[in-house]
Amino acid sequence: MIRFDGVTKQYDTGSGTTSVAVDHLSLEAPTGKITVLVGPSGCGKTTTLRMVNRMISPSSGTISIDGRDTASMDVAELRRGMGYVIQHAGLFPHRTVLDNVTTVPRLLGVDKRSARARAMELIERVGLDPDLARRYPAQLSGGQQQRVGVARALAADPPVMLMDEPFSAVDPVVREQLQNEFLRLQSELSKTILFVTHDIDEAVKLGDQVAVLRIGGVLAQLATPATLLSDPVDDFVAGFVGRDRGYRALSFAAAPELRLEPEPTVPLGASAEQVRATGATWVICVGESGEPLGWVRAAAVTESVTRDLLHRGGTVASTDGSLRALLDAALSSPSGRGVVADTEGRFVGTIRASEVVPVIEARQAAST
Ligand SMILES: Nc1ncnc2c1ncn2[C@@H]1O[C@H](COP(=O)(O)OP(=O)(O)OP(=O)(O)O)[C@@H](O)[C@H]1O
Repeated sequence: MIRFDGVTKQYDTGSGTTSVAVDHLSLEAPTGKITVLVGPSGCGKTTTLRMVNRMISPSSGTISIDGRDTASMDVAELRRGMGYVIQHAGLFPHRTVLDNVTTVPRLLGVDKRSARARAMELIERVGLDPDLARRYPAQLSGGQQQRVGVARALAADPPVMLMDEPFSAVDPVVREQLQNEFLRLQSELSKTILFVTHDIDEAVKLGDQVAVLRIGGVLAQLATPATLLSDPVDDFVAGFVGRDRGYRALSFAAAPELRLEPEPTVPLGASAEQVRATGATWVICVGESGEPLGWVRAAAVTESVTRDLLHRGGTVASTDGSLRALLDAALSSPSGRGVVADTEGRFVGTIRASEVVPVIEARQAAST
């Protein structure tokens, strides 16, 4: 556990003046969990993170790791226990991907062969093609560089990871992939992670708990994502968390077992007669493994069901997904019936928004 106790950082701004970047910060980042620090630009997130590995020293207060005051630890020892990932990855430009990842273990005395073997394993684990290991950072995309940055930070297998906007420099699609991979990796590795971002959606998606900071480095709220969305402590947090919070909070409400409506399905290539025989206006088309491919309007099928006739707008909810996914599937479906698949991705039935809403209302009533 990383523990901040009344930590303050004042920067000397010249001619005898100081400014407070972090103000009496007290919080605990539990072992094996992701704690996200989020807040507007200049609220002291980076300063907070860098005080943990002592790149910046606090003006007052203490930061301890598993009960040991970091101020009394040897800096090299402290940093060995911490991976550090920054925006733009900060890779060594003149070293190959493989050499970037092996740098720290080699410094720690791991022999070359073992360090390389482990690096190759990590390169694959973060979702990179092993062939990229021989390339130089400039020969990689931004998203690939970030993955190398994560692999490099993990190479010495540190219990703690400090991550400063690691996914901010890539486009939204790559960013989402990186976030998903990161969550998958963390579910296997259970590191103690302090993660800085200015993006509340990223904070809510990744954090086991989220610390919202306001300008001046004051902690506004420390809570789980669900609580942050449903119960912001004040106008600042409510404003920062943003719109649609009621709807977004449904992401954290697991879908209950609901009675699903069975539906006739047709395979791709089904004839117009087969489609008409279902008697439905909109019919679900499924793939070879029973996975839903999309709705098809029966009247639009003149010969057979082809891919270009499929309506692509509808989302698919999973039986082990969230209430938000269920509601979204219903609202995005051209038939008004949300498509639900089982955990293997096979179509199991449909549900209407009017059946999901009472569940949401019942949950709300139970929690107040
Ligand atoms: N070396 C420094 N000297 C003086 N002031 C500093 C120094 N570093 C940071 N600051 C100030 O401290 C405050 C907090 O900065 P910090 O970089 O921690 O914020 P941040 O929340 O990470 O911001 P951003 O999201 O823009 O990266 C800012 O007002 C910044 O101008």
